[in-house]
Amino acid sequence: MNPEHVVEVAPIIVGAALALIHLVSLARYIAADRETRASIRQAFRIRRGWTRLAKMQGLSVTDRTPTLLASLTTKQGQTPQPRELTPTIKTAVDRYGVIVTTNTLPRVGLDEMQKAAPHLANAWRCARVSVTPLAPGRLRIRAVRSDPLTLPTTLRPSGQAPEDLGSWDLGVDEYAEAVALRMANIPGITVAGLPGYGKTSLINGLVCRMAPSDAMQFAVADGKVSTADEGDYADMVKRCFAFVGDDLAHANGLFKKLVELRRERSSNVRRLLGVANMWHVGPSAAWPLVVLIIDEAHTYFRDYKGSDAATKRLAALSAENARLVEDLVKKGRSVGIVVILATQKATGDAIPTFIRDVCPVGLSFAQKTAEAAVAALGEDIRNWPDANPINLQDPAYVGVASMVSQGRAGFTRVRMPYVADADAATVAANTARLTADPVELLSRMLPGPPLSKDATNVPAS
Ligand SMILES: Nc1ncnc2c1ncn2[C@@H]1O[C@H](COP(=O)(O)OP(=O)(O)OP(=O)(O)O)[C@@H](O)[C@H]1O
Repeated sequence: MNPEHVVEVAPIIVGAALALIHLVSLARYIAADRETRASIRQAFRIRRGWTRLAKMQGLSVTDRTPTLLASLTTKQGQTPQPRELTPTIKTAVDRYGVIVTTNTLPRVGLDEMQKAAPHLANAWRCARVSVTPLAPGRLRIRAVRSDPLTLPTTLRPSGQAPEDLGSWDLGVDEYAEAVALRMANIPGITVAGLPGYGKTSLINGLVCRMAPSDAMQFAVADGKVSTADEGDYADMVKRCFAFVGDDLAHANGLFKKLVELRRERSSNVRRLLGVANMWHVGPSAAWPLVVLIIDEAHTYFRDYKGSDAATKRLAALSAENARLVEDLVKKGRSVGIVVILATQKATGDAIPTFIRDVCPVGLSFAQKTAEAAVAALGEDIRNWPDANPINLQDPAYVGVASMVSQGRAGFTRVRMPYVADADAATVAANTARLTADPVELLSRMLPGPPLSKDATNVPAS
Protein backbone atom coordinates (compact mmCIF):
# COMPACT_ATOMS: atom_id res chain seq x y z
CA MET A 1 0.00 0.00 0.00
CA ASN A 2 1.52 3.28 -1.04
CA PRO A 3 1.10 6.57 0.94
CA GLU A 4 -1.65 7.77 -1.41
CA HIS A 5 -3.66 4.64 -0.70
CA VAL A 6 -3.22 5.12 3.05
CA VAL A 7 -4.52 8.68 2.81
CA GLU A 8 -7.49 7.42 0.80
CA VAL A 9 -8.57 4.57 3.09
CA ALA A 10 -7.70 6.13 6.48
CA PRO A 11 -10.90 8.25 6.69
CA ILE A 12 -12.97 5.20 5.78
CA ILE A 13 -11.37 3.10 8.54
CA VAL A 14 -11.72 5.91 11.10
CA GLY A 15 -15.32 6.50 10.01
CA ALA A 16 -16.15 2.79 10.29
CA ALA A 17 -14.53 2.60 13.74
CA LEU A 18 -16.51 5.64 14.91
CA ALA A 19 -19.72 4.20 13.47
CA LEU A 20 -19.05 0.93 15.32
CA ILE A 21 -18.47 2.79 18.60
CA HIS A 22 -21.69 4.72 18.08
CA LEU A 23 -23.54 1.52 17.24
CA VAL A 24 -22.31 -0.16 20.46
CA SER A 25 -23.31 2.93 22.49
CA LEU A 26 -26.73 2.96 20.81
CA ALA A 27 -27.25 -0.73 21.51
CA ARG A 28 -26.32 -0.15 25.17
CA TYR A 29 -28.72 2.77 25.36
CA ILE A 30 -31.59 0.73 23.91
CA ALA A 31 -30.90 -2.24 26.18
CA ALA A 32 -30.77 -0.10 29.34
CA ASP A 33 -33.76 0.47 31.65
CA ARG A 34 -35.57 3.84 31.72
CA GLU A 35 -33.58 5.28 34.63
CA THR A 36 -30.22 4.19 33.21
CA ARG A 37 -31.14 5.77 29.85
CA ALA A 38 -31.84 9.06 31.68
CA SER A 39 -28.41 8.71 33.31
CA ILE A 40 -26.75 8.13 29.91
CA ARG A 41 -28.31 11.34 28.57
CA GLN A 42 -27.28 13.17 31.72
CA ALA A 43 -23.68 11.93 31.40
CA PHE A 44 -23.60 13.22 27.82
CA ARG A 45 -24.77 16.67 28.96
CA ILE A 46 -22.20 16.68 31.79
CA ARG A 47 -19.33 15.89 29.40
CA ARG A 48 -20.50 18.40 26.81
CA GLY A 49 -20.82 21.30 29.28
CA TRP A 50 -17.93 20.44 31.59
CA THR A 51 -15.18 22.77 30.37
CA ARG A 52 -17.48 25.77 30.45
CA LEU A 53 -19.01 24.89 33.82
CA ALA A 54 -15.62 24.16 35.40
CA LYS A 55 -14.36 27.60 34.35
CA MET A 56 -17.48 29.30 35.71
CA GLN A 57 -17.07 27.44 39.03
CA GLY A 58 -13.42 28.48 39.33
CA LEU A 59 -12.33 24.89 38.81
CA SER A 60 -9.62 25.91 36.37
CA VAL A 61 -6.06 27.24 36.52
CA THR A 62 -4.14 29.51 34.17
CA ASP A 63 -0.80 28.12 33.05
CA ARG A 64 1.39 31.06 31.95
CA THR A 65 4.50 29.05 31.26
CA PRO A 66 4.58 28.24 27.54
CA THR A 67 4.96 24.62 26.57
CA LEU A 68 7.90 23.63 24.37
CA LEU A 69 5.57 23.23 21.41
CA ALA A 70 4.02 26.69 21.97
CA SER A 71 7.52 28.25 22.19
CA LEU A 72 8.54 26.62 18.92
CA THR A 73 5.37 27.44 17.00
CA THR A 74 4.79 31.03 18.18
CA LYS A 75 5.75 33.58 15.56
CA GLN A 76 8.71 35.80 16.26
CA GLY A 77 7.83 38.94 18.16
CA GLN A 78 4.67 37.39 19.65
CA THR A 79 4.35 35.85 23.15
CA PRO A 80 2.62 32.46 23.57
CA GLN A 81 -0.89 32.75 24.99
CA PRO A 82 -1.40 31.45 28.57
CA ARG A 83 -3.49 28.27 28.71
CA GLU A 84 -6.58 27.84 30.92
CA LEU A 85 -6.61 24.26 32.20
CA THR A 86 -9.66 22.42 33.50
CA PRO A 87 -9.72 18.94 35.04
CA THR A 88 -10.47 16.22 32.50
CA ILE A 89 -13.43 13.99 33.20
CA LYS A 90 -14.67 10.48 32.43
CA THR A 91 -18.21 9.34 33.16
CA ALA A 92 -19.91 6.09 34.05
CA VAL A 93 -23.63 5.61 34.71
CA ASP A 94 -26.05 3.54 36.74
CA ARG A 95 -29.80 3.81 37.32
CA TYR A 96 -29.36 6.48 40.01
CA GLY A 97 -27.14 8.91 38.11
CA VAL A 98 -23.58 9.51 36.98
CA ILE A 99 -20.14 8.74 38.41
CA VAL A 100 -17.53 11.23 37.21
CA THR A 101 -13.83 10.54 37.64
CA THR A 102 -11.48 13.48 37.32
CA ASN A 103 -7.93 14.58 37.98
CA THR A 104 -6.83 17.38 40.27
CA LEU A 105 -4.89 20.46 39.19
CA PRO A 106 -2.65 22.81 41.16
CA ARG A 107 -5.11 24.70 43.41
CA VAL A 108 -8.06 22.64 42.17
CA GLY A 109 -8.25 19.70 44.56
CA LEU A 110 -10.64 17.90 46.86
CA ASP A 111 -11.56 20.99 48.93
CA GLU A 112 -12.36 23.12 45.87
CA MET A 113 -14.43 20.35 44.28
CA GLN A 114 -16.32 19.72 47.51
CA LYS A 115 -17.10 23.44 47.84
CA ALA A 116 -18.38 23.46 44.26
CA ALA A 117 -20.50 20.31 44.77
CA PRO A 118 -23.83 22.12 45.53
CA HIS A 119 -23.37 24.25 42.38
CA LEU A 120 -22.52 21.20 40.28
CA ALA A 121 -25.71 19.59 41.65
CA ASN A 122 -27.73 22.62 40.49
CA ALA A 123 -26.08 22.74 37.08
CA TRP A 124 -26.54 18.99 36.54
CA ARG A 125 -30.09 19.04 38.04
CA CYS A 126 -29.16 16.45 40.64
CA ALA A 127 -30.55 15.81 44.11
CA ARG A 128 -27.03 15.39 45.53
CA VAL A 129 -23.40 15.53 44.46
CA SER A 130 -20.56 14.18 46.61
CA VAL A 131 -16.83 14.35 45.97
CA THR A 132 -14.45 11.77 47.42
CA PRO A 133 -10.75 11.04 46.83
CA LEU A 134 -10.12 8.07 44.55
CA ALA A 135 -6.33 7.94 44.39
CA PRO A 136 -3.58 10.54 44.71
CA GLY A 137 -4.43 13.22 42.15
CA ARG A 138 -7.78 11.63 41.27
CA LEU A 139 -11.29 12.37 42.52
CA ARG A 140 -14.67 10.70 42.22
CA ILE A 141 -17.77 12.84 41.84
CA ARG A 142 -21.04 11.04 42.50
CA ALA A 143 -24.15 12.74 41.13
CA VAL A 144 -27.57 11.26 41.90
CA ARG A 145 -30.66 12.51 40.07
CA SER A 146 -33.24 11.40 42.61
CA ASP A 147 -32.89 10.52 46.27
CA PRO A 148 -31.91 6.82 46.46
CA LEU A 149 -33.24 6.72 50.02
CA THR A 150 -36.80 7.24 48.83
CA LEU A 151 -36.65 4.68 46.02
CA PRO A 152 -37.79 1.33 47.45
CA THR A 153 -35.78 -1.64 46.22
CA THR A 154 -36.44 -5.36 46.33
CA LEU A 155 -34.03 -8.21 46.76
CA ARG A 156 -34.67 -11.67 45.45
CA PRO A 157 -32.21 -13.83 47.36
CA SER A 158 -29.98 -15.77 44.99
CA GLY A 159 -29.94 -18.86 47.18
CA GLN A 160 -26.13 -18.88 46.88
CA ALA A 161 -23.89 -18.68 49.94
CA PRO A 162 -22.08 -15.31 50.07
CA GLU A 163 -18.32 -15.48 49.59
CA ASP A 164 -17.49 -13.33 52.60
CA LEU A 165 -19.43 -14.08 55.78
CA GLY A 166 -17.58 -11.28 57.58
CA SER A 167 -19.39 -8.58 55.62
CA TRP A 168 -23.15 -8.29 55.10
CA ASP A 169 -24.61 -6.24 52.25
CA LEU A 170 -27.13 -3.86 53.75
CA GLY A 171 -28.33 -1.66 50.89
CA VAL A 172 -27.40 1.71 49.40
CA ASP A 173 -26.64 5.07 50.99
CA GLU A 174 -27.86 8.53 49.97
CA TYR A 175 -25.41 8.50 47.04
CA ALA A 176 -26.55 5.03 45.93
CA GLU A 177 -23.21 3.59 47.04
CA ALA A 178 -23.36 0.03 48.35
CA VAL A 179 -23.17 -0.17 52.15
CA ALA A 180 -21.90 -3.29 53.86
CA LEU A 181 -22.07 -4.12 57.53
CA ARG A 182 -18.75 -5.48 58.73
CA MET A 183 -19.64 -8.51 60.86
CA ALA A 184 -16.18 -9.92 61.52
CA ASN A 185 -15.19 -9.25 65.12
CA ILE A 186 -18.52 -7.58 65.92
CA PRO A 187 -20.11 -8.94 69.11
CA GLY A 188 -23.43 -7.11 69.05
CA ILE A 189 -25.74 -5.00 66.93
CA THR A 190 -28.73 -2.98 68.09
CA VAL A 191 -31.62 -2.25 65.73
CA ALA A 192 -34.15 0.34 66.87
CA GLY A 193 -37.04 2.19 65.27
CA LEU A 194 -40.74 2.96 65.37
CA PRO A 195 -43.08 0.05 64.63
CA GLY A 196 -43.60 -0.75 60.98
CA TYR A 197 -40.43 0.91 59.65
CA GLY A 198 -38.55 -2.27 58.77
CA LYS A 199 -36.60 -3.71 61.74
CA THR A 200 -37.84 -7.26 61.31
CA SER A 201 -37.60 -7.06 57.52
CA LEU A 202 -33.95 -6.05 57.82
CA ILE A 203 -33.14 -9.02 60.05
CA ASN A 204 -35.16 -11.40 57.85
CA GLY A 205 -33.28 -10.11 54.79
CA LEU A 206 -29.90 -10.64 56.44
CA VAL A 207 -30.82 -14.16 57.51
CA CYS A 208 -32.02 -14.92 53.96
CA ARG A 209 -28.74 -13.88 52.45
CA MET A 210 -26.62 -15.83 54.94
CA ALA A 211 -28.85 -18.92 55.23
CA PRO A 212 -27.36 -20.74 52.21
CA SER A 213 -24.04 -21.01 54.05
CA ASP A 214 -23.49 -23.99 56.34
CA ALA A 215 -21.07 -21.81 58.33
CA MET A 216 -24.01 -19.81 59.73
CA GLN A 217 -26.41 -20.91 62.46
CA PHE A 218 -29.28 -18.84 63.81
CA ALA A 219 -31.27 -18.75 67.04
CA VAL A 220 -34.27 -16.47 67.51
CA ALA A 221 -35.95 -15.10 70.60
CA ASP A 222 -39.06 -13.21 69.45
CA GLY A 223 -40.74 -11.34 72.26
CA LYS A 224 -43.81 -10.60 70.15
CA VAL A 225 -45.11 -14.16 69.87
CA SER A 226 -45.62 -17.25 72.01
CA THR A 227 -44.91 -20.05 69.55
CA ALA A 228 -42.68 -20.55 66.52
CA ASP A 229 -45.54 -20.72 64.04
CA GLU A 230 -46.72 -17.18 64.86
CA GLY A 231 -45.29 -13.86 63.78
CA ASP A 232 -42.52 -12.60 61.54
CA TYR A 233 -40.10 -15.53 61.90
CA ALA A 234 -42.59 -18.33 61.28
CA ASP A 235 -41.13 -18.99 57.82
CA MET A 236 -37.50 -18.64 58.91
CA VAL A 237 -37.82 -20.99 61.85
CA LYS A 238 -36.80 -24.03 59.77
CA ARG A 239 -33.37 -22.47 59.39
CA CYS A 240 -32.99 -21.76 63.15
CA PHE A 241 -31.47 -24.27 65.55
CA ALA A 242 -33.51 -22.76 68.38
CA PHE A 243 -36.56 -20.56 68.74
CA VAL A 244 -38.21 -19.12 71.83
CA GLY A 245 -41.23 -16.84 72.16
CA ASP A 246 -42.15 -14.41 74.91
CA ASP A 247 -41.75 -16.90 77.76
CA LEU A 248 -38.96 -15.59 79.99
CA ALA A 249 -38.04 -19.03 81.31
CA HIS A 250 -37.69 -20.46 77.79
CA ALA A 251 -35.56 -17.47 76.77
CA ASN A 252 -33.49 -18.00 79.90
CA GLY A 253 -32.88 -21.60 78.85
CA LEU A 254 -31.71 -20.52 75.39
CA PHE A 255 -29.41 -17.77 76.71
CA LYS A 256 -27.89 -20.20 79.27
CA LYS A 257 -27.24 -22.74 76.56
CA LEU A 258 -25.49 -20.12 74.42
CA VAL A 259 -23.40 -18.87 77.35
CA GLU A 260 -22.35 -22.47 77.99
CA LEU A 261 -21.45 -22.75 74.27
CA ARG A 262 -19.49 -19.49 74.55
CA ARG A 263 -17.54 -20.87 77.54
CA GLU A 264 -16.77 -24.18 75.83
CA ARG A 265 -15.72 -22.41 72.65
CA SER A 266 -13.51 -19.99 74.60
CA SER A 267 -11.69 -22.79 76.38
CA ASN A 268 -11.22 -24.86 73.22
CA VAL A 269 -10.68 -22.28 70.46
CA ARG A 270 -6.87 -22.44 70.52
CA ARG A 271 -6.75 -26.21 70.62
CA LEU A 272 -9.37 -26.80 67.93
CA LEU A 273 -8.79 -23.88 65.55
CA GLY A 274 -5.14 -23.11 66.30
CA VAL A 275 -5.95 -19.41 66.82
CA ALA A 276 -7.20 -17.27 69.70
CA ASN A 277 -9.81 -15.55 67.53
CA MET A 278 -12.15 -17.53 65.28
CA TRP A 279 -12.17 -14.66 62.74
CA HIS A 280 -8.50 -15.37 61.94
CA VAL A 281 -9.66 -18.54 60.18
CA GLY A 282 -13.29 -17.54 59.57
CA PRO A 283 -16.51 -19.44 60.28
CA SER A 284 -16.88 -23.02 59.03
CA ALA A 285 -19.52 -25.76 59.02
CA ALA A 286 -17.93 -27.30 62.12
CA TRP A 287 -17.47 -23.95 63.92
CA PRO A 288 -20.22 -21.73 62.48
CA LEU A 289 -20.92 -18.08 63.22
CA VAL A 290 -23.79 -18.20 65.70
CA VAL A 291 -26.26 -15.34 65.31
CA LEU A 292 -28.65 -14.82 68.22
CA ILE A 293 -31.56 -12.58 67.19
CA ILE A 294 -33.49 -11.05 70.09
CA ASP A 295 -36.51 -9.27 68.61
CA GLU A 296 -38.71 -7.06 70.80
CA ALA A 297 -35.76 -7.30 73.17
CA HIS A 298 -37.51 -5.30 75.92
CA THR A 299 -39.72 -8.37 76.58
CA TYR A 300 -36.77 -10.25 78.08
CA PHE A 301 -35.18 -7.48 80.16
CA ARG A 302 -38.23 -5.74 81.62
CA ASP A 303 -37.86 -4.37 85.12
CA TYR A 304 -40.68 -6.21 86.95
CA LYS A 305 -41.84 -4.46 90.12
CA GLY A 306 -43.96 -6.18 92.77
CA SER A 307 -43.62 -8.28 95.88
CA ASP A 308 -45.75 -11.28 94.96
CA ALA A 309 -43.99 -14.56 94.17
CA ALA A 310 -44.88 -14.58 90.44
CA THR A 311 -43.54 -11.05 89.85
CA LYS A 312 -40.41 -11.79 91.87
CA ARG A 313 -39.78 -14.85 89.73
CA LEU A 314 -40.16 -12.82 86.52
CA ALA A 315 -37.88 -10.09 87.91
CA ALA A 316 -35.21 -12.68 88.72
CA LEU A 317 -35.48 -14.25 85.24
CA SER A 318 -35.32 -10.82 83.61
CA ALA A 319 -32.21 -9.85 85.58
CA GLU A 320 -30.56 -13.16 84.74
CA ASN A 321 -31.44 -12.80 81.06
CA ALA A 322 -29.69 -9.42 81.00
CA ARG A 323 -26.61 -10.91 82.70
CA LEU A 324 -26.46 -13.84 80.25
CA VAL A 325 -26.84 -11.65 77.15
CA GLU A 326 -24.21 -9.29 78.55
CA ASP A 327 -21.84 -12.28 78.77
CA LEU A 328 -22.50 -13.14 75.11
CA VAL A 329 -21.99 -9.59 73.89
CA LYS A 330 -18.88 -8.97 75.97
CA LYS A 331 -17.16 -12.31 75.37
CA GLY A 332 -18.69 -13.87 72.25
CA ARG A 333 -16.86 -11.88 69.55
CA SER A 334 -13.66 -13.87 69.26
CA VAL A 335 -15.42 -17.25 69.35
CA GLY A 336 -17.95 -16.37 66.64
CA ILE A 337 -21.12 -15.43 68.49
CA VAL A 338 -22.99 -12.26 67.56
CA VAL A 339 -26.16 -10.92 69.15
CA ILE A 340 -28.66 -8.76 67.24
CA LEU A 341 -31.05 -6.91 69.55
CA ALA A 342 -34.11 -5.25 68.02
CA THR A 343 -36.51 -3.02 69.88
CA GLN A 344 -38.63 0.06 69.19
CA LYS A 345 -36.86 2.45 71.55
CA ALA A 346 -33.31 1.56 72.55
CA THR A 347 -33.58 3.31 75.91
CA GLY A 348 -32.07 1.73 79.02
CA ASP A 349 -35.36 0.17 80.09
CA ALA A 350 -35.64 -1.75 76.79
CA ILE A 351 -32.00 -2.85 76.40
CA PRO A 352 -29.92 -2.49 79.59
CA THR A 353 -27.23 0.12 78.97
CA PHE A 354 -24.48 -2.32 80.03
CA ILE A 355 -25.49 -4.42 76.99
CA ARG A 356 -26.39 -1.60 74.59
CA ASP A 357 -23.19 0.34 75.16
CA VAL A 358 -20.92 -2.58 74.28
CA CYS A 359 -22.66 -3.22 70.95
CA PRO A 360 -20.35 -1.46 68.47
CA VAL A 361 -22.95 -1.27 65.70
CA GLY A 362 -26.24 0.57 66.09
CA LEU A 363 -28.91 1.03 63.45
CA SER A 364 -32.02 3.10 63.83
CA PHE A 365 -35.07 3.37 61.65
CA ALA A 366 -37.40 6.35 62.23
CA GLN A 367 -37.58 7.69 65.76
CA LYS A 368 -40.10 10.04 67.33
CA THR A 369 -37.87 11.98 69.73
CA ALA A 370 -34.32 13.25 69.83
CA GLU A 371 -33.82 11.27 73.08
CA ALA A 372 -34.81 8.02 71.36
CA ALA A 373 -32.39 8.81 68.52
CA VAL A 374 -29.58 9.43 71.02
CA ALA A 375 -30.41 6.18 72.86
CA ALA A 376 -30.22 4.28 69.57
CA LEU A 377 -27.15 5.91 68.00
CA GLY A 378 -25.31 7.73 70.79
CA GLU A 379 -24.79 11.40 71.68
CA ASP A 380 -22.86 12.09 68.47
CA ILE A 381 -26.05 11.92 66.39
CA ARG A 382 -26.88 15.42 67.71
CA ASN A 383 -23.91 16.68 65.64
CA TRP A 384 -25.24 15.14 62.41
CA PRO A 385 -28.77 16.56 61.99
CA ASP A 386 -29.10 15.34 58.39
CA ALA A 387 -28.69 11.73 59.49
CA ASN A 388 -30.89 12.00 62.57
CA PRO A 389 -33.59 9.27 62.43
CA ILE A 390 -36.26 11.71 63.65
CA ASN A 391 -36.18 12.98 60.05
CA LEU A 392 -37.10 9.51 58.79
CA GLN A 393 -40.69 9.72 60.07
CA ASP A 394 -42.32 9.53 56.67
CA PRO A 395 -43.79 6.54 54.83
CA ALA A 396 -41.21 7.22 52.07
CA TYR A 397 -38.52 6.19 54.57
CA VAL A 398 -39.93 2.79 55.51
CA GLY A 399 -36.88 0.55 55.05
CA VAL A 400 -34.36 3.36 55.65
CA ALA A 401 -32.11 3.37 58.73
CA SER A 402 -29.32 5.55 60.02
CA MET A 403 -26.20 3.81 61.27
CA VAL A 404 -22.86 4.75 62.71
CA SER A 405 -20.42 4.75 59.79
CA GLN A 406 -17.88 1.98 60.15
CA GLY A 407 -14.31 3.23 59.64
CA ARG A 408 -15.10 6.97 59.42
CA ALA A 409 -16.73 9.74 61.43
CA GLY A 410 -20.46 10.36 61.30
CA PHE A 411 -23.50 8.41 60.24
CA THR A 412 -24.73 6.76 57.05
CA ARG A 413 -28.37 6.50 56.00
CA VAL A 414 -29.11 3.23 54.26
CA ARG A 415 -32.03 2.16 52.06
CA MET A 416 -32.49 -1.57 52.67
CA PRO A 417 -34.02 -3.76 49.99
CA TYR A 418 -37.30 -5.46 50.79
CA VAL A 419 -37.31 -9.24 50.78
CA ALA A 420 -40.78 -10.66 50.14
CA ASP A 421 -42.05 -13.11 52.75
CA ALA A 422 -42.52 -15.79 50.09
CA ASP A 423 -38.87 -15.48 48.98
CA ALA A 424 -37.66 -15.65 52.58
CA ALA A 425 -39.79 -18.76 53.11
CA THR A 426 -38.34 -20.40 49.99
CA VAL A 427 -34.76 -19.73 51.11
CA ALA A 428 -35.51 -21.11 54.60
CA ALA A 429 -37.15 -24.23 53.17
CA ASN A 430 -34.33 -24.85 50.69
CA THR A 431 -31.62 -24.41 53.31
CA ALA A 432 -33.33 -26.09 56.28
CA ARG A 433 -31.06 -29.13 55.88
CA LEU A 434 -28.09 -26.92 56.83
CA THR A 435 -29.52 -26.20 60.28
CA ALA A 436 -27.33 -27.70 62.99
CA ASP A 437 -27.04 -27.15 66.71
CA PRO A 438 -23.62 -25.53 67.36
CA VAL A 439 -23.43 -27.25 70.77
CA GLU A 440 -23.63 -30.64 69.05
CA LEU A 441 -21.16 -29.52 66.41
CA LEU A 442 -18.66 -28.56 69.10
CA SER A 443 -19.28 -31.83 70.96
CA ARG A 444 -18.30 -33.73 67.83
CA MET A 445 -14.97 -31.91 67.74
CA LEU A 446 -14.24 -32.64 71.40
CA PRO A 447 -13.19 -35.98 72.89
CA GLY A 448 -15.25 -37.38 75.78
CA PRO A 449 -18.97 -37.31 76.59
CA PRO A 450 -21.26 -34.89 74.70
CA LEU A 451 -21.78 -31.39 76.09
CA SER A 452 -25.01 -30.91 78.01
CA LYS A 453 -27.88 -29.36 76.04
CA ASP A 454 -30.37 -27.20 77.91
CA ALA A 455 -33.96 -27.81 76.85
CA THR A 456 -35.10 -25.12 74.45
CA ASN A 457 -38.11 -24.78 72.28
CA VAL A 458 -36.26 -26.07 69.22
CA PRO A 459 -38.61 -26.03 66.25
CA ALA A 460 -39.75 -29.27 64.73
CA SER A 461 -38.46 -29.51 61.20
N1 LIG B 1 -36.87 -2.33 53.13
C1 LIG B 1 -38.18 -2.15 52.94
N2 LIG B 1 -38.63 -1.61 51.79
C2 LIG B 1 -39.95 -1.41 51.60
N3 LIG B 1 -40.91 -1.74 52.50
C3 LIG B 1 -40.53 -2.29 53.64
C4 LIG B 1 -39.14 -2.51 53.92
N4 LIG B 1 -39.05 -3.07 55.14
C5 LIG B 1 -40.31 -3.18 55.60
N5 LIG B 1 -41.20 -2.71 54.71
C6 LIG B 1 -42.66 -2.67 54.86
O1 LIG B 1 -42.97 -2.31 56.20
C7 LIG B 1 -43.73 -3.33 56.84
C8 LIG B 1 -43.31 -3.45 58.30
O2 LIG B 1 -41.97 -3.90 58.38
P1 LIG B 1 -41.42 -4.64 59.68
O3 LIG B 1 -42.38 -5.68 60.15
O4 LIG B 1 -40.04 -5.08 59.38
O5 LIG B 1 -41.41 -3.44 60.72
P2 LIG B 1 -40.93 -3.45 62.23
O6 LIG B 1 -40.13 -2.23 62.41
O7 LIG B 1 -40.27 -4.74 62.56
O8 LIG B 1 -42.30 -3.31 63.00
P3 LIG B 1 -42.65 -3.87 64.46
O9 LIG B 1 -41.85 -3.09 65.46
O10 LIG B 1 -44.13 -3.64 64.59
O11 LIG B 1 -42.29 -5.34 64.45
C9 LIG B 1 -43.47 -4.58 56.01
O12 LIG B 1 -44.52 -5.49 56.08
C10 LIG B 1 -43.28 -4.04 54.62
O13 LIG B 1 -44.53 -3.86 53.99
